[in-house]
Amino acid sequence: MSHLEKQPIRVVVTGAAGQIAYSLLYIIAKGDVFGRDQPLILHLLDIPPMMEVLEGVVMEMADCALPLLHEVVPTADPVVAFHDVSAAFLVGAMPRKQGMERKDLLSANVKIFKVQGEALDKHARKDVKVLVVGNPANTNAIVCSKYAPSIPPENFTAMTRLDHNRARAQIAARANVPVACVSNVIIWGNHSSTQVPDASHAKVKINGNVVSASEAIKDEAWLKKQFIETVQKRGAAVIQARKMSSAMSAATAAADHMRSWFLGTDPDEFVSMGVVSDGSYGSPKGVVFSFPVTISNGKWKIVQDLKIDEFYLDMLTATGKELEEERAEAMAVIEA
Ligand SMILES: NC(=O)c1ccc[n+]([C@@H]2O[C@H](COP(=O)([O-])OP(=O)(O)OC[C@H]3O[C@@H](n4cnc5c(N)ncnc54)[C@H](O)[C@@H]3O)[C@@H](O)[C@H]2O)c1
Ligand SMILES: O=C(O)CC[C@H](O)C(=O)O
Repeated sequence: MSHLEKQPIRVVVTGAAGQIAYSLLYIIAKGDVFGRDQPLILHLLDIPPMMEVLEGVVMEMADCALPLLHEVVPTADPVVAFHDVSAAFLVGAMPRKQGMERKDLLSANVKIFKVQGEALDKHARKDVKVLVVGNPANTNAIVCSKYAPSIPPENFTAMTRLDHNRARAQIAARANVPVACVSNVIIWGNHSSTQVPDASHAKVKINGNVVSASEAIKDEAWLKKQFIETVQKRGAAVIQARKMSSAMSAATAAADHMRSWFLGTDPDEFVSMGVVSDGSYGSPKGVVFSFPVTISNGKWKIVQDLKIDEFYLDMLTATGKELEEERAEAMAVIEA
């Protein structure tokens, strides 16, 4: 079917005048997320002081002359932004700068997600797929879902795909293979430094054979220490070097997350996604916890029955505990 025959879908990106959106909008608009035959109407939400900057982004999008992009709706009004959307990239939030703690971010950002949850509840399609990128992403996703009771909780997800991609890149470099040869890494838990990057089920394609990461790397100590720490601290390392938080890689991961959700995972592939916990793997029920998931027909499913090496168990408990604490702090901020 050519793109002229499909009906356009409405997609909102919040924080549309910011740095992640500047990379993300182009990736979406050229068809890399929803398919090369899926026309789009892009809704761009930012706050009133950013409307002039946003106008510049709109000009640039027009100047890209992209065939799938039927319309662009820039706005500072959540009612307009969330009207009838099928997909929502919730990027708009303050990023952590050098010297800031995660706590500073939580109190500044969670209120945004209450307002946007309410707007999604009233104005979005009931099957809208929501990806929260703005930090603290897992906890913001819980807040958003709580204030959008008419939309199923499984439609609210948080981004750990960037950590997943970082883990793949580290393993590929160590095994000296292209990154496309590495799959099935797992990020458990929170998108924070307590996350648990786990390569024990990862697959590496070497000289035409698929082997485990342990077999490909032959350095268990590296997999259990440097690998984990590098992935856990990568966001902070990027801030330290760029003096700004990751943007190009974050946009790519957001696109990867939503593409997997809409178009499905490959056979035998799983990806990491922050989703509402059903208690799998001993995680606290009801928090948005990153799990390995497979996706088909637009529905994610937590991969079950993976054997978890004892080495990871305390770390899984700690990241779950952090998510429970963050949820309590977020509710205290909102209800204050
Ligand atoms: N989950 C992840 O892996 C991941 C990775 C990188 C960054 N992030 C987070 O993404 C968020 C955005 O990062 P950035 O670098 O694009 O920041 P940025 O400051 O460049 O852009 C954020 C934009 O959001 C807008 N904004 C603020 N409040 C808003 C609201 N209520 N409604 C709509 N827009 C609003 C701002 O005006 C700004 O234009 C940050 O919270 C950052 O920490 C998450
Ligand atoms: O604020 C941070 O420590 C990380 C910012 C961002 O979420 C990332 O992972 O690059």
